[in-house]
Amino acid sequence: MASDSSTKKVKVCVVGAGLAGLAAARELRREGHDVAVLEQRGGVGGQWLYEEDTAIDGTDPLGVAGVQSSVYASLRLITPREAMGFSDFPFRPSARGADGDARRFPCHAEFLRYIRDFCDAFGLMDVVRLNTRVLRVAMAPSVSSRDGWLRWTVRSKHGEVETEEVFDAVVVAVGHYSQPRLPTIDGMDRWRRRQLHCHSYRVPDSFHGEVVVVVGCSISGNDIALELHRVAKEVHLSAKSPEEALATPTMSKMLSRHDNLHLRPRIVRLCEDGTVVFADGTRVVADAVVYCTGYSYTYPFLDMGGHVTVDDNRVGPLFEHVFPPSLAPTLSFVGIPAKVVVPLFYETQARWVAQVLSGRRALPSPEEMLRAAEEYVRGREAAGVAKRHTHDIFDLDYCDDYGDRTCGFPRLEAWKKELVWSSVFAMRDDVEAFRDDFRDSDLVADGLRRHGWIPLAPSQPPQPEDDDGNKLEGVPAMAARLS
Ligand SMILES: Cc1cc2nc3c(=O)[nH]c(=O)nc-3n(C[C@H](O)[C@H](O)[C@H](O)COP(=O)(O)OP(=O)(O)OC[C@H]3O[C@@H](n4cnc5c(N)ncnc54)[C@H](O)[C@@H]3O)c2cc1C
Repeated sequence: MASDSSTKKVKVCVVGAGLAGLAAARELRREGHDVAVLEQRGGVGGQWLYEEDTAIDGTDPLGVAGVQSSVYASLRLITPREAMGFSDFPFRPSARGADGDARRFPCHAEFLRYIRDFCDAFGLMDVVRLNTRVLRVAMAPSVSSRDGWLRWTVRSKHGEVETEEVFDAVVVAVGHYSQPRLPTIDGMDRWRRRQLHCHSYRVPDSFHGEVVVVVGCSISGNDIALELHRVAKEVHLSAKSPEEALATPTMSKMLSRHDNLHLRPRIVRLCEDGTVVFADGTRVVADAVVYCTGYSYTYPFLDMGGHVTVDDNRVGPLFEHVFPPSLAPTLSFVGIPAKVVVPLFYETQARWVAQVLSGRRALPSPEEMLRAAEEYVRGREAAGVAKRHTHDIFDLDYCDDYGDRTCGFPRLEAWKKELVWSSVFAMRDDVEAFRDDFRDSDLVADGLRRHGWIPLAPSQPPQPEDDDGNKLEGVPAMAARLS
């Protein structure tokens, strides 16, 4: 939608230059707003900007501080690339020869390239301020004279220089995969051996010959256990409910294929001598414990005077996961929902925010928004959804309806829905095989063809070459792909 003279143009600060922040920047600019994206790191991409060094140095044994990206070296996407692009900028295999990774589920570096290409295509780097950390966002003393909207003071730090600026609106897009969530286990504080959260796990090398307990068997737990078992002596996967873990075929397949991989119940105690005691009374003496136990939503820079709170990963009250009713429309969040198709869902939210700020779309009254936010939460509770999963959607029809009612965002085509679901089910069936061993249904194959994708046969990435054109194998090939 092009901007015109009847719409408002406001000065907006976007916090964070990951997928959500970049989606916001693009939509806000399209709508004619004046945008500044403040990003604390030296590049865009958020999680996808791989950080090799983590802070496991004795002062921060769990690697909780300082690191932003949770991506490990071997990580490949779990979402098919054909579904993982912006609506008008498909995530095609990059034309970078040996450096590219044309697979349907490529490595993380390929997705970072795509994000950078997206920034270039839409000139977003003009508005991104790198190495600029937002320290505080608080209500400004004056409201906008035109419409009485709240305005915001943003304090940020670039190098040693702190700056304070007033913006008409702030979009918070800082993600929710950077603050590790840790369990409370008896003896954890006295454990003398290695323990870390998967947030700071990068490569398996240092676990060579060790006995490792991996806590949590969701996507990261399974992925990391499958990588560790190749170098470790034994890997014990500790599940809250082993019965549930065995309910999908993938776990039985993993266990039957790898002799040194074992499924255990939850840990009840960590002993100083290295013994790990599990809920069924079994014990192992371990060298390391890796917690794959999720992340916490956190906004340390927001000074909202109680208008928005975070309680066990429930951020609220929020109308449609975006607007705090009493602070709307000038404070908004893009990127809170999890288990949605990304970046499309964030693009929807961003477009809605941009159009609300320009006056093309109206919000209900604060009272109605609050009622709707409370109703949503009550609905989740009635459905038995734990508080920490308030913003987990996992429902493509909900996403379609969300797009309809917020900004008229196009619905996800049937072939893409099928592609997404078939990948989810294939992952549940066999987490080790689903990325390379797939067959597309006729609906998917037809959709791919109609949209200019070549239906993929299971494929290998192009083999990297050195400067003289010789094919690289093994570790040098991996390094070339990741660089
Ligand atoms: C290991 C892992 C694997 C994943 N795999 C997939 C996958 O295969 N498919 C999928 O769809 N999703 C996947 N995800 C989810 C993925 O993170 C999201 O898809 C998406 O990238 C989140 O984007 P975001 O912009 O919301 O957050 P982020 O990518 O976390 O970006 C937030 C940005 O905000 C910046 N920031 C934070 N605080 C401040 C501050 N105070 N001042 C300035 N800047 C700040 C950060 O530096 C960061 O750049 C994965 C996540 C993880 C952790």
